[in-house]
Amino acid sequence: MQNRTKDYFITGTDTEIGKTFTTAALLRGFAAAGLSTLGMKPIASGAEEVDGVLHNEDVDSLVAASSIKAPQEIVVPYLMRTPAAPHIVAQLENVKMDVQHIQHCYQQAQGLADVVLVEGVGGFCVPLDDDTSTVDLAQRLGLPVILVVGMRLGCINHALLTAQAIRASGLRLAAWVANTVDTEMRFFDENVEALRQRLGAPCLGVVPRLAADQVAQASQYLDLNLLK
Ligand SMILES: Nc1ncnc2c1ncn2[C@@H]1O[C@H](COP(=O)(O)OP(=O)(O)OP(=O)(O)O)[C@@H](O)[C@H]1O
Ligand SMILES: C[C@H](N)[C@H](N)CCCCCC(=O)O
Ligand SMILES: [Mg+2]
Repeated sequence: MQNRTKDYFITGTDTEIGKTFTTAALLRGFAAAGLSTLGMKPIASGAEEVDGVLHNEDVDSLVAASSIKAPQEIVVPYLMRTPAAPHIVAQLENVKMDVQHIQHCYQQAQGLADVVLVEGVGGFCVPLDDDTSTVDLAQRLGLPVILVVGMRLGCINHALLTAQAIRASGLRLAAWVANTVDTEMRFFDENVEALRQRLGAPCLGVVPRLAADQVAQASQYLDLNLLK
């Protein structure tokens, strides 16, 4: 499908640093701009059965933040039970992940919404099996990448290495988001500034640590007009 300028692959400096949180905020931001939106989490490791249906927290959050409802097999082609590294879980649960299948699911998603955001799993380079990693997935989708930086000590190195890996894979780093992980981080603003100077892509915003009843408002900290 041609001329899709608002689909992105969302990666992060690590696991548990706010990729899902930011993806949900971006989905809400695009919806507020009048676009139909769909979030995908192609590989989810960690699910619990509720009333006979497997649920993963990331998927539930993205579904809640998407304006379009899509079949679960498109939103999350690989949903596994154990919360651990995907290649280990896949072996344990007898799953063979195929990035081409994920690409087909993404192509179907394109037909359903103006904007499709695809959340990765963990950081940018996570093995899927002996031969494949999430870098191959990102390359196959060919999407520009938004990097979520979990703001805590050590994030500068993680962010710069991730930006290097994104560019080395031939993909474009479209933007990044500073998401507050450590509310006590010393020199927070100086760390953000160091990243602004070095990442070579626009910062969509700095998201504070929000209270549980405020999370739906996270999109107000992001300027989607900076996306090109
Ligand atoms: N800015 C924030 N304010 C409040 N809560 C946040 C914020 N950022 C993240 N969280 C919370 O921190 C937890 C981890 O964030 P999230 O699930 O988005 O991480 P992730 O990078 O997607 O992790 P995974 O690698 O498992 O996909 C979640 O409970 C999320 O709601
Ligand atoms: C279970 C967790 N929340 C994520 N779904 C998986 C994170 C995988 C990280 C793999 C690694 O880089 O070591
Ligand atoms: Mg997540």
